[in-house]
Amino acid sequence: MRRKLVIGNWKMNGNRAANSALLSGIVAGLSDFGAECAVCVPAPYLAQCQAELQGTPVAWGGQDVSVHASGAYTGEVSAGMLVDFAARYVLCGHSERRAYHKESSELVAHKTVAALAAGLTPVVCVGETPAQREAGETEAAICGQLQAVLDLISDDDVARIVVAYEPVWAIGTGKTATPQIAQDAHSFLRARLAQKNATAAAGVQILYGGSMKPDNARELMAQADIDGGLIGGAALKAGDFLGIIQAV
Ligand SMILES: O=C(CO)COP(=O)(O)O
Repeated sequence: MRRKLVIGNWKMNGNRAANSALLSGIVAGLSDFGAECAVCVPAPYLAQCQAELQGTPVAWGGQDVSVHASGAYTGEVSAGMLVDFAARYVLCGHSERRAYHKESSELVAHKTVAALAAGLTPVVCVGETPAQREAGETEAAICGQLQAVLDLISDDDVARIVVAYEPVWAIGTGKTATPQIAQDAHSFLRARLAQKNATAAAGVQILYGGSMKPDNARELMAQADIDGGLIGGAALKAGDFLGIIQAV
């Protein structure tokens, strides 16, 4: 039985005061909803998360990770540094990094390996662009993105990743994938995972991301292969984020 997981991706938002208010609002509103929950924050705020979330049910993580362990890589953050601040998760290959930083699926796969090697749980993000969807290339696109990761990790490590399906056309647009569109993509991704490790694939949490809100979360998360959400805009308000966790 897979537990539901709701992760807030703050993207490049926040400041110390606003973060404190948001984190304490989330912690205060959480009761025993039965879902796992985490926030992925800009690297400078990992220390704040560690200070303010330690001992609460809310985990934290980074939004990106270097493939390198250390050295002359100005601006990069290593997996070891994330671990140093007790991060549990790291996003790998978010569509904004693929688009604005030209991250290839091969690079994302190496980042996933670096995260696993440090003991982090990589959240491998995949999703088709609007043009790919219109061209009927959704499955080819997300299959290629996932396969690059599966080619590089061991069979056993399939059990240690989280996958997030985030159709690019649904991110920050208010256009949510219908539960059926999302379910189809999720079951397709799980089948690909199963080709590498069938037992592990049954346990992998596959999150949906893209304009998830309290009022559409319940229907999405009721789908057989949707195991939670990766939330952008709605993760910046405690009430909305809690509303999504409650929908589980
Ligand atoms: O990109 C996302 C989460 O990683 C989704 O963002 P929105 O929830 O703002 O659409």
